Amino acid sequence: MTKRVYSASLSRDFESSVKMDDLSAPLLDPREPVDTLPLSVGDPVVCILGSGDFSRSLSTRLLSCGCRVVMGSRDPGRLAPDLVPAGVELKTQAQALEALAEAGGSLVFLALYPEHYPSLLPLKALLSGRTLVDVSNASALQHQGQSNAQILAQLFPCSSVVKGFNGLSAWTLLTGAHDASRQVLVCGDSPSSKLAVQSLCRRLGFSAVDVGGLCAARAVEEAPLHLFPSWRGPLLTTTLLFVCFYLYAALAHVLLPFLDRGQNNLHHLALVTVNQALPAVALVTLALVYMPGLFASLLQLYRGTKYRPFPDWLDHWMCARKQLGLLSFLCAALHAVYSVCLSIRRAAGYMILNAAFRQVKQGVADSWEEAQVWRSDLYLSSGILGLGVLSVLALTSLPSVGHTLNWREFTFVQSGLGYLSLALSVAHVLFFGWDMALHSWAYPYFLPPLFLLSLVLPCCVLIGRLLLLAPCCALRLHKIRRGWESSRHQPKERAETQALSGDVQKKVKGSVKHGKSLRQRIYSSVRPESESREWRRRRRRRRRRRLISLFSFQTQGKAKVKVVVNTEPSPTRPLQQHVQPLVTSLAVTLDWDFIFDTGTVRLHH
Ligand SMILES: NC(=O)C1=CN([C@@H]2O[C@H](COP(=O)(O)OP(=O)(O)OC[C@H]3O[C@@H](n4cnc5c(N)ncnc54)[C@H](OP(=O)(O)O)[C@@H]3O)[C@@H](O)[C@H]2O)C=CC1
Ligand SMILES: [Cu+2]
Repeated sequence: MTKRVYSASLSRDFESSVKMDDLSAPLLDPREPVDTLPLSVGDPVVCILGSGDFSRSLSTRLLSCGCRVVMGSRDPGRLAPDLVPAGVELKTQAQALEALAEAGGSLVFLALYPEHYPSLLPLKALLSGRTLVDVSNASALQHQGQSNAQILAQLFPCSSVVKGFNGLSAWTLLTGAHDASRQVLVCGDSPSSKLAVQSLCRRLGFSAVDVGGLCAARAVEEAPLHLFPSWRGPLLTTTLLFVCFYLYAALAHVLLPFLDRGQNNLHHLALVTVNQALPAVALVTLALVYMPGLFASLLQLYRGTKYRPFPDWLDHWMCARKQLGLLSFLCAALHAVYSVCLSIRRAAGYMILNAAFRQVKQGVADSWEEAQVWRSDLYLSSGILGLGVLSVLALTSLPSVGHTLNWREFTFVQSGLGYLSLALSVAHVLFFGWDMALHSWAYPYFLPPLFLLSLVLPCCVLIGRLLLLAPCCALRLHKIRRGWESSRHQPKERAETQALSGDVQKKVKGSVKHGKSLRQRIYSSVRPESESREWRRRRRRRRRRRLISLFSFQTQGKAKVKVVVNTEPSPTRPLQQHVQPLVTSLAVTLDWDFIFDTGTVRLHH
């Protein structure tokens, strides 16, 4: 009972607050928690126009949640009786809307394709004042133009249109929302209509998310059409890498030996070549996960600030790290399974038998090689450990696991363990290669072995990371990440006390006719002939102590130039008297504000 009373007052409050222009009103009523949005708001009578799949699934769900459903069809007699859920009142479209009006309901779901909306125009009077719920999806990704919901709102200006439910399939509606995460995005221009639809959503067991006005409808309509948008780049990169490595391995170990010596290695293509390409892809992709972070650090070090945005390509790359990491994990896991299967192949059995036979013929009793034993054990161990750590990374990148970690834990896992996994994988490949790279037979047809190629990028990343750990870089980076900026990025106001005369000269040069810099003009006009020697001497020492110094700064967005004349005792002392009128006349010529000052000028550099 209390809930009902509160719900009525809430909707009244809400409407009145929307009408109010007063922005000082709090967004949320602090007295009541938001989560008490009442379930009982929303009509118990709902009309659905259209009798297709969506309509029937929705009506089944509405009925099971205690609503009365009136279904409006163009031809109710055409539908097989067992197709309509028991309890649904099947009528013609006009009759259904009249029944809704009699029952005092206002919600009308349009379960039709948007191209058929104009066929409802004869029902305009009956639909007026009702809330039309547009459940349609976009037919293609367009990102522009009017949405179906906006077109519907234009067709029926006397009804209020709410977009929603389009993300749910007819199947989901039938089977029900098993997890609480089933979100229904809702948008519309009328707050009361939107509230009614949101309440119905909750009643059906879904969580409604208000995404704003009807102008957001296009995004809502297109949301179900996206096909893994964030995976496109990473998938393309991984596939390209795989194709390149596979073709390279096939060329070096299958095609060229066949063309050269007629050696038939074609059976390698099915398993061995795939297993040569997979680890290379896994390793390079893992390096690609950590490379953008390295670039970002280098860029911040170079710029001396973290407040300048990264270039677009780097931003996109950073956003693709999670997907690249998961794809690297997939390739590594596949490589592990392939490697286990290598020994159970028929070919492996034949090869062992042949080797044993050759050994017997040569009279060798014991083929044990200590170095090779170490090599294979270390190779396997580092590989297993690398894959294990990579699995932890993959697990923590799942939202449900990642959300249980705090920021520090997440960074430790994703960055610390990530680099550990990269280092272990590099070690795995190095143990695999052992001393192979030193032998000429490892370079058939002058092609370097695949493992060597796949090591280039990961080694660069690891070396780069180590360099960034050096105190000179690490300390500066730490400072930058805590908000420190190098002097060239400090706001202009602060630069008032810093000598920027060179900079000012450059700026002024553009505006002074005849291309002479301000300082040159001042010097040449005030230089008395008799003091020319002193001038020359002073010019030589100019870098250390200037006679005239210019400082630029900004106050209230206006550029100003401050001219400071050196007043140290010197033979050029009367100079100030010459300078002041000149600067004043220049101030008129140039569009700069000058402030004249005398004092001792010492340069900082
Ligand atoms: N099916 C799904 O899983 C989902 C569907 N949707 C949306 O729901 C809407 C309906 O989809 P769905 O139920 O699958 O489609 P159906 O083809 O199964 O049903 C469409 C219905 O529209 C009615 N209709 C009204 N006017 C016309 C007309 N002039 N010409 C043809 N049919 C008309 C018909 O009912 P009658 O003959 O009784 O008038 C027909 O049954 C679409 O906009 C779709 O985008 C959204 C999310 C999921
Ligand atoms: Cu391996």
